[in-house]
Amino acid sequence: MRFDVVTLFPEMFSALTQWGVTGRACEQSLASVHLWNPRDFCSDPRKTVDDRAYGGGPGMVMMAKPLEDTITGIKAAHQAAGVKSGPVCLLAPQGERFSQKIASDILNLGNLTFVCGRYEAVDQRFVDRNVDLQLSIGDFVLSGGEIPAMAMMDAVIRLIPGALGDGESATQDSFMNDLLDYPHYTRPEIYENLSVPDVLLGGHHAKIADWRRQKSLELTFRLRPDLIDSARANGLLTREDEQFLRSL
Ligand SMILES: Nc1nonc1C(=O)N[C@H]1C[C@@H]1c1ccc(S(N)(=O)=O)cc1
Repeated sequence: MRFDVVTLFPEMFSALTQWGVTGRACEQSLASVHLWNPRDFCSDPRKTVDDRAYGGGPGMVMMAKPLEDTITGIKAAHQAAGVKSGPVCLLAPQGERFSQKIASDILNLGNLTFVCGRYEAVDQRFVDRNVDLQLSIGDFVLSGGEIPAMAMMDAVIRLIPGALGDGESATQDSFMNDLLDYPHYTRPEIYENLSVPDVLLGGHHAKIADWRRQKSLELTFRLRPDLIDSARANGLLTREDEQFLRSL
């Protein structure tokens, strides 16, 4: 999976490429992150990337030309590397809400270019000419698209076979089967007078699997009933699941 990222703050992405699961995935070349700073594509000596908004109003707007010249540079690099250019994605509150399904779709694309806005907004003419889709991590306004981009890249990288190591599979993650994750426990067996559910100590794998499934169903039923409806609609609930849900 190749990510290209347009950002005024490339150093921020060390949080993704230097640490943990995502850092190891990059080190093992399971994923690559190519950072592109629009300032490097400015033709003026002051490397101007923003200017005041026509019509007045607060804040500055990112200019179209440095951003578009950056996209041109990315596509030239793709051609030189024999990479099929994927979509150009702008991070913004008005974008489609990101989800585990979209993470899986992005992985299947093999390449995606993220454009991380800063300031108040991005010149609409850049958006109209270059942006294929807009994605959001939620209905709130951040100072830049970098954190949303890293969140999305993290979710995608976890899905790459081999990224999680020791045979652990991302399919155990919440939302991978449309349900919330079951509760987890580790040593010590007694913590602050609180014990671990007996079934998890018994070593009976089928009973443990049943317990975990029922806990996922119960948590999802109580915290995100909408996910129960979508799991049902997607045919992901068994007869046993439905019987257990009726008992809640
Ligand atoms: N939420 C998000 N999910 O992904 N990106 C998100 C985000 O907040 N990005 C902000 C930098 C960009 C932005 C876009 C639009 C406006 S504006 N002019 O509409 O106020 C303000 C800030």
